[in-house]
Amino acid sequence: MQKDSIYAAPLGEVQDFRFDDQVADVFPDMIQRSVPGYHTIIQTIGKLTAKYQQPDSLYYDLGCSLGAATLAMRRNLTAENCKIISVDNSSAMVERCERHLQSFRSDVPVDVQLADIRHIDISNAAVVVINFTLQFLPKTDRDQLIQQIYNGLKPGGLLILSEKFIHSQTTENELLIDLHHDFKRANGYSELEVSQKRTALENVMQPDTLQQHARRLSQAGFSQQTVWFQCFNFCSMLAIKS
Ligand SMILES: Nc1ncnc2c1ncn2[C@@H]1O[C@H](C[S@+](CC[C@H]([NH3+])C(=O)[O-])CC(=O)[O-])[C@@H](O)[C@H]1O
Ligand SMILES: O=C(O)C(=O)Cc1ccccc1
Repeated sequence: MQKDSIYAAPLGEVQDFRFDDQVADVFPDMIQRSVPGYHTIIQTIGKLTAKYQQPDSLYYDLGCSLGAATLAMRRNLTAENCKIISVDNSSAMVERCERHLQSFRSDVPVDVQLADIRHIDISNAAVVVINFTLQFLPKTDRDQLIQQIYNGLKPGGLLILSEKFIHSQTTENELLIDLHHDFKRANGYSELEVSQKRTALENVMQPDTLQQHARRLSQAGFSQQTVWFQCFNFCSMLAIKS
């Protein structure tokens, strides 16, 4: 695995974060050292897919990157006539994702699409995963995407939504962010790497509060929802369409 040292040296001007070739090459190392609980979340996406699978259905991985969640879903699907649709708008990610998926054997078909998740058709879905991707959409586009997901789910369908979040109270928010930065330093990132990455993400990733997520899910129509994972300012929620 290639080590992420993108922000190790001082950069004169820190550019906005992009999912380009440089990021795609180090992405497994970057996400594992940056997102608390990432492995647990991926494993649990597999378990939840096994529980909520339905025959003759579609399974979506929105913002699939290298396909970690797609692989977890694919390993756990046993129902008849299932297909996974994995979507990302970064060509660097999609190229590597296709290669990565081909290196494991499976009978479950996967359609990897280079597209914007705001402009795809979502229908006949048993499970939709959006793992750390809604946070990169403009805030004004988030309600509509969650509504499209709700509309595209079958009755009994499951949405798994993982996000970095902000706490609505300043003290708690600062504490959670500090604990996350400690986590990154414990995983070998320097103070400079933490600080330059933070600057790079400032304009491109604007997290919501847990309350905003809960309201958005209810307004879309989800009758049941819970946060099933939280570590510091990272969480994963699930919502069920009745
Ligand atoms: N509008 C968009 N349309 C499609 N893709 C997008 C869009 N905006 C961003 N992306 C894509 O969303 C992904 C977000 S990473 C997901 C990790 C993965 N889910 C994982 O479980 O390993 C999360 C992170 O890096 O924090 C990137 O690959 C972007 O290209
Ligand atoms: O690194 C961070 O500080 C994050 O918030 C997580 C992350 C992980 C990978 C790409 C972008 C953001």
